[in-house]
Amino acid sequence: MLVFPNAKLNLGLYITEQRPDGFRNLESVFVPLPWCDALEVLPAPENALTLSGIPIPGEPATNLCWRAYELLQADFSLPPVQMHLHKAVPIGAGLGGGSGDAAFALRALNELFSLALTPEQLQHYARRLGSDCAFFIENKPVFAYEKGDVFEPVALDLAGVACKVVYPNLHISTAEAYSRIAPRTPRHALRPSLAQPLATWRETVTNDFEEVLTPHYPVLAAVKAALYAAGATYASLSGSGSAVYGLFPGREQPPQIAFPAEYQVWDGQL
Ligand SMILES: C[C@](O)(CO)[C@H](O)COP(=O)(O)OP(=O)(O)OC[C@H]1O[C@@H](n2ccc(N)nc2=O)[C@H](O)[C@@H]1O
Ligand SMILES: Nc1ncnc2c1ncn2[C@@H]1O[C@H](COP(=O)(O)OP(=O)(O)OP(=O)(O)O)[C@@H](O)[C@H]1O
Repeated sequence: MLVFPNAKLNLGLYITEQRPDGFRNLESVFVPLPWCDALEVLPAPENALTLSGIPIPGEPATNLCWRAYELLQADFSLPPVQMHLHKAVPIGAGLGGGSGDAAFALRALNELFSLALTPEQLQHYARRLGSDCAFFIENKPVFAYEKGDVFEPVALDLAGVACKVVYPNLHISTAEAYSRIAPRTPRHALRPSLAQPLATWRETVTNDFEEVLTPHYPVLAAVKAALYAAGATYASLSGSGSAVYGLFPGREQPPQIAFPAEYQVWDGQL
């Protein structure tokens, strides 16, 4: 079975409270971003995980695809599988790339072995693999809260909005980014702000990580400024960075912008 795990963007991200378990409560709207890896899962005589594309730090045994298999294997005595992951979504980018791989692995194994797990049951497994992971089970725009793994539906139609996502070749670890942040009450309520025309978001929809990360990584502000200079109606850091995106409504494709060759850039529509 071949699946294409996509990434996500955060539209607004507010870190609101420290939790007793060491994590933070947040508020954000997650939307799928069709920048994809490729994951093949096949029954095989022996377990194996092979990798290609962008190198992934850590041993293959710690890969989130593999950890997804181990979770289901423990409960359902799955037969051995061979997995191949081709990595295209940048890592340490705030695009949830690893989380998407894990969730798509759970979904693929559920289908391949006819486990008949419901989306709620799959989300339960996904939460054990990472806070972002549960979003990718249903993979549709949602208002996310608590650890970013509890959802409410959101009425938001960005279909056809041109988008440019820029990864400035800078790995920011999620744990490091969270360690720099002090939780606080959002200045603007997120859902009412996103219900207003996109042209108003620049003033009202923000990502708390930008303020704390930009002094350490000025490139984040430079990329955002380049997106606005090229006509973006809205631009923001995604997640805990380092990817910065721009939205260009009313265009088929975003404009070309000259970034250094080592940056990775995704152009398309949401
Ligand atoms: C920044 C976001 O991408 C926004 O969508 C996510 O909150 C990150 O989610 P993620 O990468 O799946 O994060 P996890 O793998 O669960 O956690 C990595 C580390 O980030 C911190 N973390 C993460 C999520 C959260 N709600 N509070 C936290 O404090 C914790 O220190 C944790 O050890
Ligand atoms: N399939 C995978 N793809 C990417 N990273 C993986 C994968 N499996 C395990 N990892 C580990 O997860 C780390 C990346 O997680 P990190 O949270 O820093 O980045 P991210 O997934 O780009 O961002 P975020 O989840 O915050 O949106 C890597 O350093 C790697 O060790």
